Amino acid sequence: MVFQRGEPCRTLFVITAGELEVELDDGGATERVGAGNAVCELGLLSGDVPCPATGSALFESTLVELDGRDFGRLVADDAATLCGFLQRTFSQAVQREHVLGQRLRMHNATLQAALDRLQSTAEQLGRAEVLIGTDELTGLPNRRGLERHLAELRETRPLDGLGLLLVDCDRFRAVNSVHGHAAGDRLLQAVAHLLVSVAGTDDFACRLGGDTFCLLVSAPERANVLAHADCVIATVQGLLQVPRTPPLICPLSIGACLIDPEGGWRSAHAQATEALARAKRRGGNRVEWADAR
Ligand SMILES: Nc1nc2c(ncn2[C@@H]2O[C@H](COP(=O)(O)OP(=O)(O)OP(=O)(O)O)[C@@H](O)[C@H]2O)c(=O)[nH]1
Repeated sequence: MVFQRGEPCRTLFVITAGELEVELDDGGATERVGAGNAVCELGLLSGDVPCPATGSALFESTLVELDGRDFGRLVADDAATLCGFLQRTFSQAVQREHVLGQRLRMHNATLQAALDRLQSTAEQLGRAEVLIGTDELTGLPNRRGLERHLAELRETRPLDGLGLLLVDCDRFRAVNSVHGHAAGDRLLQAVAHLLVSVAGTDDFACRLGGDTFCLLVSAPERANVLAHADCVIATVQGLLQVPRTPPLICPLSIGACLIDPEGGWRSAHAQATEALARAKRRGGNRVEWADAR
């Protein structure tokens, strides 16, 4: 070993015979320096700096060591020779920088490609998440989509000033058995469209499963919630006036309530379920209300 990385760089080595292997500090790259060349000149020029490389003689080599004083003498006595040989070593240093620069650019390109891949994977995951939360038949959010919506709502405010309509088709089983499953599917799509048209921009319609839907409406009071429910029932009544086979729509039952922020979603859902069951018991095609317990 002739010199080691990190040691103070106070000597210029001129190789007069043999060869040095210089390990650079850029991740293990090595370079061979043969007779007629010098190493560590930058240390002498730039002062007391740590050596950036480790140098070892590969086989028997002859080196002339010049310290700061010798270097000064050489500058005074033989500036032309010194210049020539510094020129050579500088151009080698520049070449080395060039190679390092190329390698860095390659690393950057690889990193950028990895980042691009990460971004597109994140986008795919985002799209998959939307799909998982969407009901395929109606395009409405499903139960999972509702849970996500509720979680987002809770992040910004308590479930305050919201009404819940639990909407269920009446005797829907008969539509399937008389007119076929495809007709039943179209009817469910029509119910979804109807709920979306009644929903305002802050409201949220979703399909909970089967022939049951839910509409969350921004409504401070019972009257506002009921207005939405009545609008749904009245629209269905209107559509039922148009005779269609298979039917375009079927009567709906609605259980309605205001969401009590303290009870949260679970308690509101239980209230609306109770009201919906009452609407069914009373023959369907109606709205029933449930107050918070
Ligand atoms: N076409 C179709 N039918 C479905 C779908 N999902 C569930 N169903 C059917 O919807 C029906 C729902 O059952 P119920 O709610 O008990 O039937 P209902 O006749 O509406 O009974 P009531 O609510 O008491 O009036 C079942 O027959 C299911 O097979 C679907 O995606 N498409």
